[in-house]
Amino acid sequence: AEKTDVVVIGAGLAGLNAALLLAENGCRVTVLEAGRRIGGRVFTSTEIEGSPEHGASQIGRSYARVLDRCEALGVKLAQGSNIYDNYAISLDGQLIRPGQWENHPLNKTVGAERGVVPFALGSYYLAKTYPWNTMDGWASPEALANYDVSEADYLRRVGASSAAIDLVARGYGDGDLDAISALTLMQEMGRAKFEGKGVPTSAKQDRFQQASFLSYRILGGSSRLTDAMADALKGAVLTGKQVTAIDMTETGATVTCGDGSSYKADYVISALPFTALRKVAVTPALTGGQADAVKLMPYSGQNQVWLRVKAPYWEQDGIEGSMWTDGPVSMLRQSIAPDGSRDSAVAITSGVKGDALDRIPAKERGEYVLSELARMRPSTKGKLEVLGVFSWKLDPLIHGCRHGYHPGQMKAFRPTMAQPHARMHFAGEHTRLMEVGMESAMETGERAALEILDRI
Ligand SMILES: Cc1cc2nc3c(=O)[nH]c(=O)nc-3n(C[C@H](O)[C@H](O)[C@H](O)COP(=O)(O)OP(=O)(O)OC[C@H]3O[C@@H](n4cnc5c(N)ncnc54)[C@H](O)[C@@H]3O)c2cc1C
Repeated sequence: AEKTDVVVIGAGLAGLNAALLLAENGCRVTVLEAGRRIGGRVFTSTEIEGSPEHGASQIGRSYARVLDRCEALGVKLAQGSNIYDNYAISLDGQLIRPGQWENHPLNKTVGAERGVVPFALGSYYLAKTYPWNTMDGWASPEALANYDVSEADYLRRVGASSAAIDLVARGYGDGDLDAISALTLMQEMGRAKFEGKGVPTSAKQDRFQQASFLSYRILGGSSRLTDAMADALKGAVLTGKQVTAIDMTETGATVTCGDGSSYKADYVISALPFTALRKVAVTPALTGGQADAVKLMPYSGQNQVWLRVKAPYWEQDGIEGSMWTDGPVSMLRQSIAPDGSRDSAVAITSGVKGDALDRIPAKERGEYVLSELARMRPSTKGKLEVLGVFSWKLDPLIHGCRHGYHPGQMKAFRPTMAQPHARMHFAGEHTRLMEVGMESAMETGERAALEILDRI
């Protein structure tokens, strides 16, 4: 077996950033990636016309690590597409303009809630009641002790009406707010509240508008960044290496791949989502809350149907092109390019509704989604064409789009799940503390690299 100082498992942003930092600090590093493609959840499609982004696309203005790497590697940025335009509402089979919502007969919410569109209600309550004045307050012992309750319980606690809670549940696409820890959502909110500071918001704005501080995108697609990071590692990234076992002793670690090859190192970084790590045999075995986290942490999916807009259906019915729905498709999202063109859209579905779509064979899924969109919004009939489909739950290596916690799991998992275990360290967006999205993956790669540099 080849020997290096550190083997990093997984060539997503977290693994690549860890490997680059270690290499920049004089370590010999090998990165093992199961797929033939670099980047994980950074994935610019090469199959679908227009090269849409299956994963990360929007880069926040405060993503210091991402922006820094882009600059250092010559990866060019451009202004992000606008995905935050107003969303129409399709509820109980009726099509409603966001401006009509407050006084609409289907709006059964009460008091100040009435002015908040259904898909913004969850974040409206979270932003209003976020109990801490720090970004990582959600991770404090006090938070773990008192707030690791279901989102439904939390919303009741802060006075949301049952009609509002029902709408929030429909918005998540899985309908089960009892299964989501409120702290999962507060983790996002902690960051968003501070990132959005200074941007005036009002309850009349939807979630997307409230978060619509300007963003960047990568010219040529997000994969340009992860490809450039891998290139900078000069041959240290090996693809087609699906890790199946990590064996550690007092003096070193051996990492074995499905193709029979093995790699020796002093230390190992797992930059795998827990959905993937749970399939790897680790010796000595993980224990306690850490073992439970790897085995049980839930990941939600996301189903995408990419569409060409053949004619402006929004001009026919005079309603916003994007639409939130309580039907079998979570949302129709139109992205408005910086030049104002609106010729593509994506139907995105998450939660159990996404799982239901996953069960429809890929060839039929797109047409099914088109027929459901036409039922909810007749003006789309004949004006949309399927370009391709993709599902993160069906991705054979990642098995999901993002991690979450059931009530009680944050308390059980957080204290130990990212702690070093023997010679193994943990990175990946699920182990993040302060950041969100791509920046969170970078943050965790940095932490794991620094932990190892401290030990050498
Ligand atoms: C639909 C979607 C939209 C998003 N949009 C945005 C956005 O607009 N802005 C933003 O900032 N963030 C966004 N994100 C979040 C961002 O993409 C992630 O936070 C980040 O890419 C996660 O990186 P990671 O390195 O933690 O994990 P991953 O990217 O999942 O990397 C894990 C890697 O491990 C590999 N692997 C799995 N099993 C094995 C094995 N046994 N052996 C070796 N390798 C293995 C995988 O193939 C993968 O390459 C989005 C994510 C999704 C899914």
